[in-house]
Amino acid sequence: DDHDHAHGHVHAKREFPSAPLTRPSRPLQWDSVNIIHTTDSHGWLLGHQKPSFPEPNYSGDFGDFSSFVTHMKELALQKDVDLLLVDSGDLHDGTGLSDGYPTGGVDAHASNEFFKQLPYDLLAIGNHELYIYNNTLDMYRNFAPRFNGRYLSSNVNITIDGVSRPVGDRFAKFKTRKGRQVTALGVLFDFTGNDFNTTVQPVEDMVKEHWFTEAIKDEPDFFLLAGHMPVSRDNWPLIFNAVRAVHPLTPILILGGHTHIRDCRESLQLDGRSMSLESGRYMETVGWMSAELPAPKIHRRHNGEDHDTKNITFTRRYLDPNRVTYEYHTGRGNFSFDTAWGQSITRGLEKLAKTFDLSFQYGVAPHDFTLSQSPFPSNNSVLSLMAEAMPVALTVNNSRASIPNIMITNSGSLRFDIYSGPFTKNDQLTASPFADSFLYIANVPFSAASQVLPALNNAGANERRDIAVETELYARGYVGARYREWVQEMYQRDLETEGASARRAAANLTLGYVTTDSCPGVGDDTPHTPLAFFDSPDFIASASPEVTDDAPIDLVFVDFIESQLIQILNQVQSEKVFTTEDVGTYTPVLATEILGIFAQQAWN
Ligand SMILES: O=c1ccn([C@@H]2O[C@H](COP(=O)(O)O)[C@@H](O)[C@H]2O)c(=O)[nH]1
Repeated sequence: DDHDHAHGHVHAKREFPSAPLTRPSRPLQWDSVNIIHTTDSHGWLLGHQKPSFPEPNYSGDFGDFSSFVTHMKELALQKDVDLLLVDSGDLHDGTGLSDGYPTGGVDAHASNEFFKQLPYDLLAIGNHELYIYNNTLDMYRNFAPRFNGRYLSSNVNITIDGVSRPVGDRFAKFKTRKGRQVTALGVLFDFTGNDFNTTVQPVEDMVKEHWFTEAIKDEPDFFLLAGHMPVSRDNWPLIFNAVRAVHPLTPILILGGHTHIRDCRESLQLDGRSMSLESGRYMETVGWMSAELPAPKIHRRHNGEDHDTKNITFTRRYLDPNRVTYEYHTGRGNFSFDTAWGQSITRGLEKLAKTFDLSFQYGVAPHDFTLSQSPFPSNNSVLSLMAEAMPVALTVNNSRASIPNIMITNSGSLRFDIYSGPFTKNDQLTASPFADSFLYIANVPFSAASQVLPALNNAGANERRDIAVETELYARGYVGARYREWVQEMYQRDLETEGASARRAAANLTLGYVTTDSCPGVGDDTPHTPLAFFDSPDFIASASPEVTDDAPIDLVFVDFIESQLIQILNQVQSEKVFTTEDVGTYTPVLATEILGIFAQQAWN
């Protein structure tokens, strides 16, 4: 159907992505309550724009997503069912749209204006909203008010003028279009890496709060628990159990996030009346949940029907956000898909990219550099590239340049692959989005400095981590290992499944996510072949200088790892107890600038 029923006029046809895309495998299952879910979008609102797979799978932009949501809302009306739009947080740190703002600006302020243009029914705060006080303040002042009580920060406060208050609201109670009464929360995992004057209350304490007890006291038709907290291996059971203690049968729908994976658990406590879903990262996934919930209680009571106790039928699907997916599920064609609203969002995002000069070119990347599809160290590894780029970029106009050094950063500071071809400001910010500073400790004997990286990696390496270190790192937000584990598993499973590669070849599948989760049936909307996977260390360093063991050198490191680094330095030597007093600023060059400076020198 290429006639635009929604707006009565035909829009210009949008170009398809440069590579042909596989269509979804089957229509979505619609039930009485349906949810479209986004999480960990991190500023990826212009879609993934590179032509190499898997990037085209995720090429839909936020304007396309807006048109998709509009058409899905129309379908929900036609089907006379509920459809909610939910986000689980982390809107900051990830692309030029969020992080390419001019000096004096606030991270993600401009990109969040586009988020505000979508009809979200519920949103939860993420840890990336809390690394910098001004970002949190912006969410409080400029973001939360747009959502009229539906931007939730159940356990997160900001202190303004000495008064601590929720960034959004603690909970929300609302009615769906079909009259279902909803009680909603928006919870953050036990994050400890937040800035001064923001607070995160442990989930364990939150469920003991008076407001919490009051909020869940009356029985709604269902609980909608959004949160920036993984659906596996985290604290959802604490909230679930607190609700279940009061309401043994009320349906509970959980929408989580944070680990960047596609994940689903059909029922946290095997009670058949709950389900949890997590929908990936970077607008690489749009999640779909459907639940066959009974009619609103108020209608049932009116009809004299009994309390419903049966297991609930749930489904889930992980959609690749692109126009082929969106058009398939909305029954639209390339001429009838775009809404005027969606197109204006696309135009606005393109204008913002221009204003931020995101296509400014630093050089031409000679080939692809990946985070996990190539071994570390290797020519094709982003981490190896960073190890090579740090000594170049951090010593520009630096009076300490001639002093031998070792430069260390955390691998998690690198967030995305670099593709061959023009390397732009946007590419720089997608690969390295954190505006972190580089610090140094002078006169560290080489014999001690050279032990820091291996010691950090021992402390961080999966197999050797002790529980206390693992817990501390997790609380500070380190979840890269969980994502890597997930991608590794899908690759390994494929290698170990007999005939898998022949079947893939026969089906001509493109690269992408191949999810296995704890819910029945296949979750991925579009079948793919998994990406190759190579593991990497948690921390990386520049090449060691060729000096004697007792030579004093500069130990340079990114500020994000300061406390761990000092702790480790004091473990590997006993000559001196180092403290923050020994730390100075090494250079004004920020982590976000390193790859651009390197590219200007090496790739021009
Ligand atoms: O200044 C910073 C802030 C964060 N990081 C890295 O980000 C992750 C947390 O990101 P999620 O999206 O919440 O997983 C943290 O583990 C660090 O690896 C950083 O490097 N610098």
